Amino acid sequence: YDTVPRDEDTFNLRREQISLSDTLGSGNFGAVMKGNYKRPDGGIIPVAVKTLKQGPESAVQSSEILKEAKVMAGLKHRHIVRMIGVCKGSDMMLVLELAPLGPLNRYLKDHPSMPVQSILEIMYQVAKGMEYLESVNFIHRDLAARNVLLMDEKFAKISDFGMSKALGMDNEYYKAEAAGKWPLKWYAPECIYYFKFDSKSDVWSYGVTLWEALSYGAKPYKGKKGAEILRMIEDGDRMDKPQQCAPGVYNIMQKCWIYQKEERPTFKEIVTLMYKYRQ
Ligand SMILES: CS(=O)(=O)c1ccc(Nc2nc(N[C@H]3CCCC[C@@H]3N)nc3cc[nH]c(=O)c23)cc1
Repeated sequence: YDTVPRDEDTFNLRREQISLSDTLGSGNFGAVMKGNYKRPDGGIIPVAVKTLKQGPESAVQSSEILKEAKVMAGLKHRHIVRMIGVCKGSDMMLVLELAPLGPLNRYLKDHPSMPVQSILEIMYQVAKGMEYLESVNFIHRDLAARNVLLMDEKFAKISDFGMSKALGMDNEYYKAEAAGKWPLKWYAPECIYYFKFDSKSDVWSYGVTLWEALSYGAKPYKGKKGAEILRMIEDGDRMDKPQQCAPGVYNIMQKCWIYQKEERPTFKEIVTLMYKYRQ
């Protein structure tokens, strides 16, 4: 189990503990940089740092980063990216575990000869990570191949918890007030129509992520607009089986895309279904 020391000031890392190097990617509120973190015990570990884009709304964004940090602080699982801590100051930084090979969709586009078996192992691990989230009543709300990160070709972790929510013990779903900048192609019908999110809507996103993975990073619903996709889903049509995808695995995708969320499998059931296909 990979442990990161939970030194008491997780939410107050000192700026001098962090050195930044090149940019890894850009999120919806800023950049993700590669860097090094100097631990209190003197050890140096490579990290990914989510920084805030400077700007008028950076006050809002720092609360976004703090929200994401509070969610991640409570999550401890092998297949979920670990949070090292937060560095407050002129620019807020969220310091995260580095996944050196980066986002799955980009990696598969660059490595078309990656064995299907390795992809299935990765997607099995993603199902395990999501099973954990389901068990602690968290919803991700942005599960997609771009947010599955690779430690190496056979070790994946789920990242980007900026949109995730902890479901209280009483309410069994999260109700958004209004639609935001949403990844509609990964969203289940009940999210789009009623703004209702629970683990079964994450299951729908898992199906799209599985399709992306077995399509080696291809974009889902290529060239289709939102309205056209909704009509397709309403008519009972779904994306085709990716060429490299075994019929049994396509069957799992189709189960994730059942219109009535009660009929979709839980992640616990998906783990069992995926277990047969991993190497
Ligand atoms: C192969 S590469 O050199 O292009 C490369 C790209 C990204 C990464 N790493 C990460 N990227 C990202 N990218 C975000 C950027 C915004 C779009 C969604 C991505 N998940 N978020 C995180 C978060 C925690 N830890 C990470 O390592 C990390 C590593 C290598």
